[in-house]
Amino acid sequence: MKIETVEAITFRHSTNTVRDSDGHGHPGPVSQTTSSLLVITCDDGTQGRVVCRGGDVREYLLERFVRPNLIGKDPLATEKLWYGVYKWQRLSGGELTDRALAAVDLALWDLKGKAAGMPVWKLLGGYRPKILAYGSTMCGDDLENGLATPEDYANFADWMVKRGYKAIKLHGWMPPVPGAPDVRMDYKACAAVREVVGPDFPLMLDPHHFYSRTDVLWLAEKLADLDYRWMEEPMEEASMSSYKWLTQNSRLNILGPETMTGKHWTRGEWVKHDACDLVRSGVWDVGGISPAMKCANMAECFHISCEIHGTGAGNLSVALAIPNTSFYERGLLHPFIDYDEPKEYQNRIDDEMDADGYIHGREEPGLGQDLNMDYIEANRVN
Ligand SMILES: O=C(O)[C@H](O)[C@@H](O)[C@@H](O)C(=O)NO
Ligand SMILES: [Mg+2]
Repeated sequence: MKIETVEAITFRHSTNTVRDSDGHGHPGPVSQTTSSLLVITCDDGTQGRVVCRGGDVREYLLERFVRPNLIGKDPLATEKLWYGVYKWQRLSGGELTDRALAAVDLALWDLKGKAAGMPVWKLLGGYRPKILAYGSTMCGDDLENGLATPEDYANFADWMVKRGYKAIKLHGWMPPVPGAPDVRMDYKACAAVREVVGPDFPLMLDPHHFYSRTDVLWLAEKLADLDYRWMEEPMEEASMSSYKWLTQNSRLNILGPETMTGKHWTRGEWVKHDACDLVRSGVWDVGGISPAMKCANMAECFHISCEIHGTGAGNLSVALAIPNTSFYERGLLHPFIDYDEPKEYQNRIDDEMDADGYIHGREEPGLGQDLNMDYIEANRVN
């Protein structure tokens, strides 16, 4: 079995999410956007595929960095192939991103699952056949009946509980929303949600911002009083010493790093330096399933939970496979968006959730994406 072709199909589809001037997602008018499907095909016809963001797998990147390392090779040698592409990052001038590396790795794992006739989550270890999700809200906004007030967050939390969620994470208000960022605004939303869900319901906050240490400590202590499970990314994660300081001075569990580069190496450093109480890893942040599993296995050695960042089949596969994690992140959610509605290019969303808040690992071979290939081919733009 040898890899014969590597190609990216870029296709048009609708979206009802818009990005504000700081890059945060919010509900918005339906518009057209593009995504890409990376397809790795072998000489026996076996294919590995993964949907990724449109710019992640540009033709230039495939031609210069991916095909030279994959064509003609054994597709099952995922570790060898990952290193073959990864080493080019050092001299790629930042063009070969962790997201591009992740797309290659996920497509290879999809292919490996199909070759083995097994779902990837089982290939990786299959620790659990289902996992509880937490509802991860969008950032706050100034939309009437959206997420504009603490009461809006509380009302949405009430809806999420009734939908079946057994945990909730808030993203607070960020600029350009007037008055944001403000730890006291964050706290009011968190207190309102605690009030409505009761004292024992797992709650978390992601204010992802650049607060001062003193502001963050104030917020952390208030959330500890409300028995929140964790807070993540309240400061720039490049300042690991700030997180070491926060972790040492706060009663609240601190989770990270989410967006820091450096893959499993960086997360190993955060654990070595006691800069977090829980480790964060997402396949699109660390360069794929292969390094995400290394993050989780490293954390396990120190009895540390590895909370998986982000949604989708790749992150779900890792979350189902490992013992040391709490929930799957499902979102981002908003009162104005029906998250359960498949996108035009999906027959089913990757992470259907039952009424009890569980997401079940699928039994089909591969990553577990259920794609409408007729739609993708009919709306191809390259
Ligand atoms: O902009 C985004 O997509 C969100 O901030 C994303 O990173 C969110 O999923 C997050 O921070 N989760 O922890
Ligand atoms: Mg986050």
